Amino acid sequence: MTNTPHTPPRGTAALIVAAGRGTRAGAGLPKQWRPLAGQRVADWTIAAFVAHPDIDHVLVVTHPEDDAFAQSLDVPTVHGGDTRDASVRAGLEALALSGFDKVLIHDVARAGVSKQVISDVIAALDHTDGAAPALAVTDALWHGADQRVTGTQDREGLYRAQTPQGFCFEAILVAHRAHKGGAADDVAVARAANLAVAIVDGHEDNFKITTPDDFARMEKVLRHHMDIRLGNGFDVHAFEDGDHVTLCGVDIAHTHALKGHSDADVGMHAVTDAIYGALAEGDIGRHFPPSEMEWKDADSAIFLEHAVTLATQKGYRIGNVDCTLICERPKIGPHASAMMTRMSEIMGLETNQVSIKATTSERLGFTGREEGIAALATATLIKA
Ligand SMILES: Nc1ccn([C@@H]2O[C@H](COP(=O)(O)OP(=O)(O)OP(=O)(O)O)[C@@H](O)[C@H]2O)c(=O)n1
Ligand SMILES: C[C@](O)(CO)[C@H](O)COP(=O)(O)O
Repeated sequence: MTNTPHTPPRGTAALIVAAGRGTRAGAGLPKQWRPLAGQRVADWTIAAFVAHPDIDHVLVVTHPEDDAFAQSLDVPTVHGGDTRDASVRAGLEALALSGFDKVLIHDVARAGVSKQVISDVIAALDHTDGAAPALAVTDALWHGADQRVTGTQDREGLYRAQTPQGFCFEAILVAHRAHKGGAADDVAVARAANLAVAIVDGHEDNFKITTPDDFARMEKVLRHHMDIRLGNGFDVHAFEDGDHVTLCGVDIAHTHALKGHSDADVGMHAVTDAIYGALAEGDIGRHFPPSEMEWKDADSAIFLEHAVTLATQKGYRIGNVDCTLICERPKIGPHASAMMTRMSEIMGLETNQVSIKATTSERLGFTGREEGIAALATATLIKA
């Protein structure tokens, strides 16, 4: 299926097959419904696709005996078949009239799938009928029987196949309808229909929970993915002569100005330090020393942008930011909305991820005597 410039893309569906019984995973619930690192295996896998910005729809294929589990999911489900390819076919048929032009087919048991792997498969589909992640085989390979080596196998050109396996929707639907069954995966179905399939980089964390030992290994992967960091920042600037202050990127007329090497935006500095703190990367002074004239009267947005870029480079996104300004005057309430808008613009966030509020110190201390303004901030960073 090709898209002309006049035919806009119709979107990408994720089809997660979860109708297996998990017989190799040992006794107990089917592996996809077992708890792991705080939620069920299936919840982790589904969340990875729901959270992906380029996935427009998620459909899960479940076993008829698992209806109680299926009903607990926040995404639509459809019953699968007796084999993996029958389950994939059932899912594709359920999506057939929905108008998606791409589909990513994924094993529910690969709960460690990353945003990067999903993105790479989707991106490759711009140039090919199909794309799937895989890892080159690095161990020596043998043939064996009765605990004896019966031969050796050249590993050159051999890959370990993973999912999600992505395809142009119509092409893989036609291929599955034509296939006689018994395929190991959807790449085999695609190849039988002469579709071209590109290999993209897989990841060791994207392994399939198959045997009992795999649960502990996957738990480690998922706990690593759950990396959430918290940072705090605190800053103070004294008043000096002047006619306005800059707070959280907004200029406010006032009887005094704030004194500082840069624009003395005490709120923005506290937020910036909270982000550096969450990254264990020191504070503004370390990245922009006050001894350097370059930062004299600088717009503090430069500092905040730097902290956000550093977070992105280290693989984190900002979850939310909360800042409290401590002063008797100026009154912050009338400007809070403009501050949240400006701060969210600089950080590339939605406005509901940024909170700016204020308190007085009941006329106590240096803020109470109106000698300056203090600011306190918290930021959460989430491993992307
Ligand atoms: N009839 C089937 C068989 C498998 N699957 C899914 O296909 C993937 C293949 O992984 P596999 O490890 O083979 O899963 P199971 O079939 O559940 O495991 P086992 O072979 O150990 O029973 C899993 O996500 C599984 O839920 C499916 O949807 N329908
Ligand atoms: C599709 C698959 O995950 C590719 O590696 C795999 O073939 C399915 O699992 P199974 O253990 O072969 O049933």
